[in-house]
Amino acid sequence: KEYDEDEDCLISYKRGVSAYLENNFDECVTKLEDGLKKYSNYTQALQSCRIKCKEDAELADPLYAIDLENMHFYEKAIRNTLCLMRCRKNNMVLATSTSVTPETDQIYQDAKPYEYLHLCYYQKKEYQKAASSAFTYLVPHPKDELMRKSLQFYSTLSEVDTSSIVNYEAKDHVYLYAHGLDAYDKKDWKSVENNMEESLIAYLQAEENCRALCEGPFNQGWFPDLVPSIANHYTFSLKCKRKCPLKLNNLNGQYHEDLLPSHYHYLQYVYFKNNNLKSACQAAASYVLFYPNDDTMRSNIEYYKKLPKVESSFFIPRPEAAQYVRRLTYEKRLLHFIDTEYKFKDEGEGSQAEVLTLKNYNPNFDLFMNDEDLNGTKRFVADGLFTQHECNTLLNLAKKYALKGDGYKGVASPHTSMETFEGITIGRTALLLHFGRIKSKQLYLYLKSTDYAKKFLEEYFDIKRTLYFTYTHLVCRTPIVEAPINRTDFSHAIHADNCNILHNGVCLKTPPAFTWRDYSAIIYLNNNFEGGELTFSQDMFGKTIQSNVKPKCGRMVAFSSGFENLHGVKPVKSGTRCAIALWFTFNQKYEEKSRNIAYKLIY
Ligand SMILES: O=C(O)CCC(=O)C(=O)O
Ligand SMILES: [Fe+2]
Repeated sequence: KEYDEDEDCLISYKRGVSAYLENNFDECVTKLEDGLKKYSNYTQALQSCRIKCKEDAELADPLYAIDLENMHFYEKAIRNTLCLMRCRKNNMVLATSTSVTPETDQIYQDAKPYEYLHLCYYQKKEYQKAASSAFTYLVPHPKDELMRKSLQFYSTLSEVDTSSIVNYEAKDHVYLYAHGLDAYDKKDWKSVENNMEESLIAYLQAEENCRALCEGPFNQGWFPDLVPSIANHYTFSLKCKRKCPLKLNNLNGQYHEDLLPSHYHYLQYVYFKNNNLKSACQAAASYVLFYPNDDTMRSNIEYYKKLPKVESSFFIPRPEAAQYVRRLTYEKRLLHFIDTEYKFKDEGEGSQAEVLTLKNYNPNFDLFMNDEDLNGTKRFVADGLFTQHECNTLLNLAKKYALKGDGYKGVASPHTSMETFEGITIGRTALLLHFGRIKSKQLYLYLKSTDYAKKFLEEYFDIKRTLYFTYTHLVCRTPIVEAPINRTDFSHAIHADNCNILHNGVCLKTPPAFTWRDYSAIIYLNNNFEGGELTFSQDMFGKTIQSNVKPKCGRMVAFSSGFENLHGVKPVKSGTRCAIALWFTFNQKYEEKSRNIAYKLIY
C-alpha cells in the first residue's frame, strides 16, 4: 500500500472511487488519502512558487530605469515567468507531477474525495475519521441532507468523540479564530489578542494562497490579440480571486460575511482591555476602513480621542488593513466596470470560456408582436435592435460593397426577374476589413448585432441546445427600372426555409432546400421604399394571409424554419429594401465558419 509517485491526484481519486464501488475499503482509503495528500502538496508547491516569483520579480531592478510603454510590467512578467519555470523544475513535487487540470481542481475544491472517504472509513471501523470526513464534506456543502444524516449517525456511535470531529480541510485561521472566541467568552484578553492576531495573519496568508491558485491557465477558445488576451485572462483570474473570501469566510459551515474586519473589532476591544491604547486605536481605524459608517466603532474612536494619552497619530490604520482595502476597492471597481461595459458569453460548460464581449448597445430592443399578433406559431417581431446610426452604418456597407448575386451563387435575380439582389456575407465583410477597405467597427456591428439577435431568439424560444449560425446575409432588393408599378409577382415567393413545398401542400425536407435550417430571422435596416412587406401565409399561393410585417430600421422578425412558417416578400415597387437574413441550425456540421474567422480579425 505504498504511496504511488506515478499516479496523479486525479487517478488516485478515480481509483479510490472504483475501490469503493468494488467494496475494497482498504484500497479506497489508501487511494483517496493519497490523492488528497498529492493535491495538497501540489497546490502548496504551486502557491509558494507563484507567490515567491511575483515578489522576486517585483523586487528586481528593471533593465532600464524609465518605464516606457509599460515595459516594466512586461519585464516583470518575463522575470516572473523565468522564476516560475525554475521553481517548477527545482520543486520535487511540481517537477514530478503532471499539472492539475481545472476539472481535477474542481473535484478537490469541492471536497469530493470525502464523499466516499467517510464510507470507507466507516467500513474499516475507523469511526472518528468517518465522522470527520463527513463533517469536512459538509462544510462546503451545508445543504447535503444525506451527508448530514451520516454525520448524525456517526455522532451517535460510542466510539466517536463528537468534540474531536474536525474539518480536515480547515485553514489555520478557522481554529485560531475559534480559540480567540473561546478566550473572549472566558475573558482571557491576552489569549484573545494572541489568537486573533495569529488568525488575522493566517487569514491573509490563506487569501494570498487562494489567489495564487487563481493564476492558472485559461482557455480563451480562439487566438485574440496581445492586449485582449491579457485582459481576458486577467479578468478570469480576477473573478476567481474575488471568490476567495467566500471560501475563507466559511468557518466550519458557518458563513461570516465580515470575518476579516471582525478581527479588528475584537482586537480594538482587547487592546483596550490590555491597556494598549495605541494598538486599540489602530485596530479601530483599521475596522472603519471596511465599514466607514459603523456607528459603534465611530463612537469608540470619539471616546479614544478624548483620552489624555491618545495622540492623533494613533489613528493610522494598520498597513496590512490599508493595503487590503485599497486592493479590494480597486478590484471591485474594476469588476463593476467590466460588468457594466461587457457581457459574459458562456461558451459551454464551466467558467473557463468566459471572455470579454461587448454588452448589447440597445437596451430598448424588445418584443413587439407574438404568435397571436402574427396569427401563427413560433414567430415573433422585436423592435429596437439598431439605432438609426447603426442602420446607416450597415446600409453604407451594403451600398458600397454589396455585390449582385453575392450569396446566391452569382444569380443577380434569384427570386424574381423584376428585382436585383445585392448581398454581402460575413466572410466578405471580413475580407474587406483584412484588406483595409472597411473599418473594424463595421464588421463588429455586423457580427455583434447578429449575435445579439441570436441570443434574443434563443431566449424567446427557450432554446436549451447549442444553436449555430449557419448563414448570415445582408441583402438589398431593388426593382429593375423596367418593372411595372402594378406588378403582381412576389419579391420572394411564399416558401418555407427548410423544405420544398409541393403543390399538394406537402413540404419535403430534401435538397435543394436548406434542410438543416432550424430557425430564421430577418433584421430590417430601412423603410424608405414602397412595398416589400414580409407576409406569413397559410398556403403556398398567398391566398390566406395570416399577417404582414412592415420593415423598418432595427426591427427583427424571427420564426422556426419549417412548414409552420410559410412566408414571402411582397414586391418592392420602388426604392431599395435592405435586411440582414439569418439562419440557425442545431447541426454543427453546417456552422457558419466565416464568423469565427471574422472574430479573429477583430480581436
Ligand atoms: O427579407 C425578408 O423579409 C425575407 C427573406 C426570406 O424569407 C428568405 O430569404 O428566405
Ligand atoms: Fe425565407
